[in-house]
Amino acid sequence: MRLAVPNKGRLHDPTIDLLERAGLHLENGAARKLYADTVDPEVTILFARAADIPEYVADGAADLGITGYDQYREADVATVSELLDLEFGRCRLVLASPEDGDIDAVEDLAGKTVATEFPTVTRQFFDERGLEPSIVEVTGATELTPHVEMADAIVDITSTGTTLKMNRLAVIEEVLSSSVRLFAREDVLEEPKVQEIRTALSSVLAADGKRYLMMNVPKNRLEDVREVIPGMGGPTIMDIANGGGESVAVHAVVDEREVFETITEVKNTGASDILVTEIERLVE
Ligand SMILES: Nc1ncnc2c1ncn2[C@@H]1O[C@H](COP(=O)(O)OP(=O)(O)OP(=O)(O)O)[C@@H](O)[C@H]1O
Ligand SMILES: O=P(O)(O)OC[C@H]1O[C@H](OP(=O)(O)OP(=O)(O)O)[C@H](O)[C@@H]1O
Ligand SMILES: [Mg+2]
Repeated sequence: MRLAVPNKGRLHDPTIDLLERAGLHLENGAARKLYADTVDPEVTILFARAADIPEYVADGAADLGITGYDQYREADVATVSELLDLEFGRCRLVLASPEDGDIDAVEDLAGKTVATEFPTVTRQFFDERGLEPSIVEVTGATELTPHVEMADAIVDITSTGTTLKMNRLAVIEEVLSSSVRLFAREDVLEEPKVQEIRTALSSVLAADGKRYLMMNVPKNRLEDVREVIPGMGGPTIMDIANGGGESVAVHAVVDEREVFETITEVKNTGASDILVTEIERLVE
């Protein structure tokens, strides 16, 4: 199995970090190398440009890919499907025009020019509105084009909005909303290894924001403790060796935001020796 991941840019580091946390450690990789082995002899990592990854997967150069949903939509590859939302690299593709200009609505772009790195998505967007502005394809610094009379508006990525603001551009409408996802070619979807990779990545996401709580609880207070522990499928209760039979150990997965309150509550119900730990992965 070959998994294509971004070779540079803002998606590279978080992607590698996620693979590591999922236990798919990279081996024999070096800077500027095109591929790396992993601890799993059946899985090789291929480094490619974020924009090329859907095409690599469609062509069979790779079987799986990790890249932005925006790139997937732009590549328009019918044989590749989405397996999992990896919940980072969140951004929006927006239609924007100069703040002080006379283009304020999608309809104002009839007969005008739109510059973008995403011509396919842009054309689809205007098709749905029954409009056919000319589309100028650029490969970066799209925000500049309305100020040098290259275009009347742009379709570009935004997240914090800083770049648009700096260039005195205002959003007219959202074209699509994106995040980084795991993709695979349809003919490998049923392969056990593909499902294994999906499960490993999803277990990291499931553990995010969760904490593991451990405590000792007198047996006669168990019901009270059980009532104040929120979350996932209730606590695990275990006998303590040499515990004299008076107390039991209670383990539970709790949302990070609920830890503070939960500790106060279980303490009030008689729990002691409370431990809170991080969770690396949570396979459901
Ligand atoms: N400002 C942003 N905030 C969040 N995600 C973003 C942002 N800009 C881009 N992305 C996401 O990252 C993807 C790749 O963008 P990035 O800028 O890292 O690579 P690139 O510009 O294509 O790389 P290259 O250096 O190879 O040209 C985008 O397709 C999008 O999904
Ligand atoms: O809303 P903001 O937070 O300002 O982000 C938007 C900017 O981020 C991306 O550029 P990037 O930083 O990736 O630079 P690039 O043009 O070199 O790809 C995108 O092309 C925008 O220009
Ligand atoms: Mg970029």
